[in-house]
Amino acid sequence: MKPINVGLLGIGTVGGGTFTVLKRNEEEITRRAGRPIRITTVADKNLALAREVAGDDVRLTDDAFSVVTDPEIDIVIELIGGYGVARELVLKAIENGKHVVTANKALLAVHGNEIFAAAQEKGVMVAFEAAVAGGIPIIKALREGLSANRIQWLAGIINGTTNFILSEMRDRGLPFAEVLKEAQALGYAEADPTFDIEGVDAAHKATIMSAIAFGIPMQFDKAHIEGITKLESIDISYAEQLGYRIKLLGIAKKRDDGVELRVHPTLIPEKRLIANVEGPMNAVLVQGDAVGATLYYGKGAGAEPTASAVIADLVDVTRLHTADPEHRVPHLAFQPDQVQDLSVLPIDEIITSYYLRMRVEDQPGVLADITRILADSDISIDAMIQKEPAEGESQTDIIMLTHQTVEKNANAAIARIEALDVVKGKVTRLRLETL
Ligand SMILES: NC(=O)C1=CN([C@@H]2O[C@H](COP(=O)(O)OP(=O)(O)OC[C@H]3O[C@@H](n4cnc5c(N)ncnc54)[C@H](O)[C@@H]3O)[C@@H](O)[C@H]2O)C=CC1
Ligand SMILES: N[C@@H](CC=O)C(=O)O
Ligand code: NA
Repeated sequence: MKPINVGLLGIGTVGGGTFTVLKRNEEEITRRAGRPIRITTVADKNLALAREVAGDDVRLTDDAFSVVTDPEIDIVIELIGGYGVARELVLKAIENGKHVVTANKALLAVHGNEIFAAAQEKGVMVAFEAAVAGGIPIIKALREGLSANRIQWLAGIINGTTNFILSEMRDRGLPFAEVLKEAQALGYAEADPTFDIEGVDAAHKATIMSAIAFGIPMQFDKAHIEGITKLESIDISYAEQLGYRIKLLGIAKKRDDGVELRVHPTLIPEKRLIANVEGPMNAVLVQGDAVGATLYYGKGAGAEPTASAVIADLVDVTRLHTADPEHRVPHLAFQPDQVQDLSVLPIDEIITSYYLRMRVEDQPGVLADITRILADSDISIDAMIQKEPAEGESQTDIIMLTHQTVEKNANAAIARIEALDVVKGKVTRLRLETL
């Protein structure tokens, strides 16, 4: 059996995991793929690291461009990350007729339309299971397992770093910065961890999932993105008192008038399975019209879980690389000429429920004023807590959960509430999904 030759670009956390797992499980992987999959060349700008991980049996280079133009290489694995050199390398590999496997969600969310068009044109595959929810086979599920369905929405905990931070802060009372450092040491965080904590990484992944779930182009630039840095622990605690957990969710919903694509801290009823996903684990809930709700759970980050997805793609590409391109699964699930121009809706137009926390003077009529404003805006209240003022204080907190409304309607009502003399400062507003 002639081996298929692979060039690995980047042998850091995921590249190292890929090299190790491929070697360890070589025999089983060959039995599945039908022929041996051999990493023959490793390119990393840190040659000492490459030598330490890969040894001397493979060709080592610090020039990744020499790999993507090498006629001996059949598949290029891009595990460098980022939008810059990674884009050039992937496009160059495609131009040279190589299939590409990548874990780079940033690259695909931002430049995916260009990359998949180039791959289509050249008749090569670009596989990206590792780019969303690490080891969970969510791309396979959306693209193949659910292909009978009209997918209505999906919602996921798709960033391990932030879920780890939220869990550790809640369970061990540790400060944000300390837990972030731990996530970095464990290899979960992006090279630039602001991508994790500000929700950008989750938005990259939600963008990719929205494209393959709904048959639309990548529209990362229109995604609404909020991270966890402004989340206050008092809201985590009030949410718990009301029976909810707060998670950073990536949400994509298909509507007749467009698509909601958003990442933000979200209250979820604590009884939902997804509300109990802790630590660096990921979970994606997908609602299809025929199958109903399906939930995918597992490790979304880390060396070997992510390598598991990279190698599954290597096996797929090895099995299919001699097939006629028309007989392969389309990159973005839908046939390329069937992609629809359905736009992402502005955040003002989304429909969701809200958690509102406001500081008020503890005096008669306050609650009536607030509920009147909400009623005027057709916003009904689902639950409420009014705290007793602390000893010697004249102000207290009111927390309300609303039913669904259009965001611009909620914002207008909040502005009127903030204008009341008895309401002090800004109203804290978080979105809530019952899922
Ligand atoms: N770490 C994780 O858990 C996951 C990471 N990913 C993605 O996988 C990719 C790789 O991530 P990690 O392995 O965590 O990163 P990393 O920083 O551990 O590894 C990147 C490697 O690329 C090398 N490199 C950088 N620039 C280079 C260049 N110009 N030429 C050659 N080598 C170069 C670095 O020396 C390093 O060894 C990223 O796109 C990331 O978003 C995806 C899922 C999970
Ligand atoms: N930084 C990411 C890594 C996986 O994609 C995360 O924390 O989930
Ligand atoms: Na995956």
